[in-house]
Amino acid sequence: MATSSNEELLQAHAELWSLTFSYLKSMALECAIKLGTPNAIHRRGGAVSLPDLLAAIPVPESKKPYLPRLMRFLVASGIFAADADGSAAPTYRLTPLSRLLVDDGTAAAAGAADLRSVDLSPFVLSQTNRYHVTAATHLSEWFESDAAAEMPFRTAHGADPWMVFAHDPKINMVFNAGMAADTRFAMSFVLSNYGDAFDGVTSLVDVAGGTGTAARAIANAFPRIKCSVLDLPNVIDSVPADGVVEYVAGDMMSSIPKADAMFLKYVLHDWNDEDCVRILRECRKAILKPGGKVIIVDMVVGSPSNNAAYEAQVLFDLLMMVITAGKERDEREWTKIFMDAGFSHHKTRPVLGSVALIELYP
Ligand SMILES: C[S@@+](CC[C@H](N)C(=O)[O-])C[C@H]1O[C@@H](n2cnc3c(N)ncnc32)[C@H](O)[C@@H]1O
Ligand SMILES: O=c1cc(-c2ccc(O)cc2)oc2c(O)c(O)ccc12
Repeated sequence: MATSSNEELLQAHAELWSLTFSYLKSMALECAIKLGTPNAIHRRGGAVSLPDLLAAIPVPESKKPYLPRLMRFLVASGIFAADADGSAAPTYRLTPLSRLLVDDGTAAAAGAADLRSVDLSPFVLSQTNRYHVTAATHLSEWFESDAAAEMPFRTAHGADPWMVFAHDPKINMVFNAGMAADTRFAMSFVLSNYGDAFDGVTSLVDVAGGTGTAARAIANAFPRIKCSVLDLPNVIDSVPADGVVEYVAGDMMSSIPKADAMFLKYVLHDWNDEDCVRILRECRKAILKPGGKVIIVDMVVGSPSNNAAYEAQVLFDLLMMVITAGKERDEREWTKIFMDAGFSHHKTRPVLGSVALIELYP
């Protein structure tokens, strides 16, 4: 009994340390990406000795002695693997996780065609940017305050992310590149597994579609579909015409261009229930013909397959609390919103983790 409580105490202490230092995990991952480590290993055939890695990574001589310590942590977290012979000069290898961080030059060209060619390192960098991290450090201050600020991001920066990013072109680029990478990953799954959701659709509006990554993927997969992207003027003004989709500046709260299908990806999770109902009513009004629908790609909080998936799900909801006024919803909460917006029925299918594809019918 005494041994067991000692074991429990030691385990609890180790877990507490791990949690306490968790912010270093994000920063070490960011550092590995910024130093180009996954690409350096990939370019050398997926395995690299320490001397070769030291030669490949752009750090001055004075910092090279520190690299094995960074790598040791990254191996301990499963980001890379290392030969377990305990030698002073290990060989580092990619793992399935770090394979997701490799830019082999095919990601953008592959469009939404191939899940394995998607590089998610821009997504990581979009989430470890200083605005997001600083916002998270304001969480307790935000909880303790009765002020009207809607989220810690605003407590920290005095404005919501879209305003802040609009005034910082460098971070705007980092954030947009990250969201585009995430979109390519999700859309490659949707288009290769659930292409039937677009059967019979000849025109589609990507509502609040950002810089149009999803709409371009749909237009490339289904050239018969005339795709448009609706977003705020400051977003649309920054997107160069591409001849593939049409870009329309506007406000989804007041008017949405008409089409067979409305597509909303990671839009509704930014808004409270009342605003979601308002947006979906506008979508319903914009559906051109009988048989038209709204297609939603968003998180459905549900029964995750394992602990890591559950933690990712609730972390994502925390992110929404820190950065936006939105939330992640379960099937029951979604159903209420759909009914309040006047839709008759819907069909939900899983995409990646807790992300789902929802088809919504008037
Ligand atoms: C989280 S992003 C999602 C972008 C895109 N759907 C995606 O999956 O990457 C939310 C988008 O909503 C846009 N947005 C916010 N308010 C809007 C409004 N009233 N009308 C149209 N777009 C809006 C933002 O500019 C931003 O591009
Ligand atoms: O910083 C974010 C990140 C997301 C996000 C991340 C991963 C996904 O698979 C989907 C979305 O969404 C955001 C968002 O909707 C927002 O309004 C601000 C920031 C972020």
